Amino acid sequence: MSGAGRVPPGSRMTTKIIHFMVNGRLEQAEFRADCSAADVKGLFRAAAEAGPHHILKMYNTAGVVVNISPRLEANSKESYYRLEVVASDLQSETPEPSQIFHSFSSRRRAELTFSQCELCAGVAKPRELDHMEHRLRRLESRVLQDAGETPDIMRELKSHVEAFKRKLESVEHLSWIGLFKDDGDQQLAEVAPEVKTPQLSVQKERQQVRGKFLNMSSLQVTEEVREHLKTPIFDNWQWEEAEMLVLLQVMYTDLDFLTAFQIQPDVLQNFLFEVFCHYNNIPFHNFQHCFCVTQMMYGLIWLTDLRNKLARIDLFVMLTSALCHDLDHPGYNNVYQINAQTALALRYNDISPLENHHCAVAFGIMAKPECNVLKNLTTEQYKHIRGGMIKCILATDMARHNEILNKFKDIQPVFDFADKEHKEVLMKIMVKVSDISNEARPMAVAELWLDCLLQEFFNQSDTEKLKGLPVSPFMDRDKVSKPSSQTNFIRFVLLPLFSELTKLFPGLEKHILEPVQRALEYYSDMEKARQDETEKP
Ligand SMILES: Nc1nc2c(ncn2[C@@H]2O[C@@H]3COP(=O)(O)O[C@H]3[C@H]2O)c(=O)[nH]1
Ligand SMILES: [Zn+2]
Repeated sequence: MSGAGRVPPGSRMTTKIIHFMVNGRLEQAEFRADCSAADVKGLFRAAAEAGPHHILKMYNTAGVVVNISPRLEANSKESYYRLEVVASDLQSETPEPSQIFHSFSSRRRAELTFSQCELCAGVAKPRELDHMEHRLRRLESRVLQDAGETPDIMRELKSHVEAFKRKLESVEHLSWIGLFKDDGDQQLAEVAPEVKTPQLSVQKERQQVRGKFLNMSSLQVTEEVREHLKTPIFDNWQWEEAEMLVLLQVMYTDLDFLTAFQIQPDVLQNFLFEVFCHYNNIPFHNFQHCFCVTQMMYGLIWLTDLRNKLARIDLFVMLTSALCHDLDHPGYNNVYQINAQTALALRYNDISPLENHHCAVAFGIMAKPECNVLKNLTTEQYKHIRGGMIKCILATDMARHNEILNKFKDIQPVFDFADKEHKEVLMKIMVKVSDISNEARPMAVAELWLDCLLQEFFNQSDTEKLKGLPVSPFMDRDKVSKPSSQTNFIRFVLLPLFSELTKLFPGLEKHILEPVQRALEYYSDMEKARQDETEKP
């Protein structure tokens, strides 16, 4: 199939061919370089033979969502894209009041107008229903002015809307128990993560990881690796999952947590393995990220000599918070959760839905006796760890960044390790620093992380565009570039945070502040080179 806007003969305008698979058919589309987004979408919609109320998603060979836009890259038959109809488009036209009004002349037509709209398809939002009711009321008052009474047909129409409203409300209520899936992408698993059953292939892979992990001994980890593990130059990309689990075990052992809290080695292994299983296979917020954040926290504890400044139980809180801080992250941030009114946002009343969820999953894992690393603690110790972890994990919500940083700035000049409040703020800051510390790593390690992050951002903004939700500019593939993303993040987030921590621990300067300053130079140069390139005549 081809033909969206053929190129006129003799035109110098270039065209490109897009190959894509839809409903098991290999299709092809040809676009002029100056075609509009509507041309592109219209053509794919036609190819998918979907009605006008459907939205489409395009995937590349790596299974990553790509933007359906005129910028779509040309490809070959062998490297075709995959086009899927993913959901009903709630932004598509609802009938105008005039449409409804004209339909009054025939009851049949009135029913038809309604039965074709999204309301009847059962996919409308309460918002849209409210809008329709409002328009109906306006219309009624106009008719009343003209005719002096409400015509029968209008009364019927109103009761029709009422009936829809009742139906919708009763169905929406089911979302609380997870039976009603409002958004195609949101999983029932978000309401009850514990009942999530992975695919057989995933289960098999995980068991292989477990087997390898249990067959390796912490003792096999060389002194050289152990020393590296205490620094930000550690390269996570060299290690496979089972090895990372062993390295996590080394961190717990080398900080003496097993003896201090009477943790049996097999319970620690079960716990670490369950944590691994509860990270999702998504571009950024995955088990590798969990490992990196925990390893950075471990490194910071050594580099700042916190072993001699804080109680062991607080070190345990910090390391375990880092380990658990993004458990079951779905790859869509809080803003998305709230705007899309997901099950998580409903459950946590829009208050840090993700962080609340990560923490709840962590304690869900520890509630299993075979994974309960806290089982030999006193009630007092358990309460201390639970309270501390809740505070540290909730502190990773970036919406609270300034609040927490400002608190730290206030106390930093008079910091006292014996002050409970000071200590708690420091613990939150340490988890936050570890969470966003990729740029403190060697450039080659950090740059790969940025690619992963942008992939997750773009995936979210593509979904938001498809669903008609607000799109954060810093996630928009049409607005963001690698250098622009990093220069802003380093200037406005990393440097202010890292320099504050470095004031308390000057020894950290060369480990986290200097690499981030070098990264800023690197990305500033890249940004400038790009600007020069675009300004060239
Ligand atoms: N631009 C940019 N953002 C980052 C980087 N590291 C972390 N972040 C952001 O900081 C956020 C920390 O909390 P989240 O994990 O929710 O999501 C993370 C990203 O949005 C980075 O290197 N660059
Ligand atoms: Zn994180």
